[in-house]
Amino acid sequence: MAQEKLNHLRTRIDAIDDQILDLLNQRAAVVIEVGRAKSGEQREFYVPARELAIYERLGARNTGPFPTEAIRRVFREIISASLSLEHPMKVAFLGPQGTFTHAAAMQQFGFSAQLVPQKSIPAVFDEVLRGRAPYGVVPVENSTEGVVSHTLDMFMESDLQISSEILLGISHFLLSRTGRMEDIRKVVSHPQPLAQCRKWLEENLPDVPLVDVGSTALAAQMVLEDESAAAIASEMAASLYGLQVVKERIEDNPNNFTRFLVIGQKSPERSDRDKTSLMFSIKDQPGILYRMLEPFSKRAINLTKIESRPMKKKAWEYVFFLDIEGHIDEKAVADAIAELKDYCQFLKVLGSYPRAR
Ligand SMILES: O=C(O)C(=O)C[C@]1(C(=O)O)C=C[C@@H](O)C=C1
Repeated sequence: MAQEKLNHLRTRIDAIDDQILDLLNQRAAVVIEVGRAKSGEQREFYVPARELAIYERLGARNTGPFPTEAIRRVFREIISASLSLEHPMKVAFLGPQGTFTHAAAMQQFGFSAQLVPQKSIPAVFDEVLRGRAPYGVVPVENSTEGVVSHTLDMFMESDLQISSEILLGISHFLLSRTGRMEDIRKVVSHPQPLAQCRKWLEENLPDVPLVDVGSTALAAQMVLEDESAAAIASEMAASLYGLQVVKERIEDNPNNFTRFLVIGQKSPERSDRDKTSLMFSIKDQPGILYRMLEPFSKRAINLTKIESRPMKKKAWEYVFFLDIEGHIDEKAVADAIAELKDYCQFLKVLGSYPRAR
């Protein structure tokens, strides 16, 4: 009897799956039309604001029991596959495979995109600049460790624009070949994850030396050849490299996020929730720091980040990185930036793009 009931329910599931498949193909046919319309007008195929709007609309519409958190993942793959029908999507990212940047690129572009690992942040910029990949993904700041200075420095040299941002919750895993704590004689990782797990390492592996390497994925690769070493890396690295998990989620602060930027040739069109990133250097005068923020405060434009970096070429001169709410195509934003420009030696708009939610 139970088997009969099960068979009946499975028949119903098959019928529903058939409908889902038909609908996926109907959707794909419409997306192909969208792609044709876009290529006639030289428009960007990748539209991050539209993707976010789809996830939000469906998330709000869902009444269950299908879990709302899963909607984004399912539609991420539907959109990823759809986008590949419009245009093959190639994305350069800071590799090797299994880095957090890889996970961020995956979260944003899905399995149908061709993700190509690069050796360094400048190499990601170079791939995009030369048009070998239309987009690149680089880390820009971490909620506990601060900015990734290599990425900010690259914007000083490059004219590429920001297309979107990705927020990724970061969890660190201790990985090794044996999966046994007692085998560990050294811990290898990138300096940032080592710093983010400092307390856990002091309490659990107090006498074990820590070794800095270029990336968490590189650490995972090294550990493959040394049974006495453990790597701090992503969960994705464990499965990619076939390592055992010694301990999961060892970060000191469970609210650890990294922000990544998608870079491309141009920024997307205006949406209803954009931000704009700028960089500039100012002429040194009394009260200048106060005055440079005035164009924004008097127009009630919200500042979401301000960061300064020394100019490479001149000692004691600084370049500022500013994130504000709004799109460069909005009059108030454009006017505020034009006013700020008067105080600046140089000013560059790095892009307007949808805010990650
Ligand atoms: O609406 C578009 O512009 C599309 O290209 C379609 C679509 C989708 O599958 O819904 C695909 C890729 C874009 O990044 C956004 C949305």
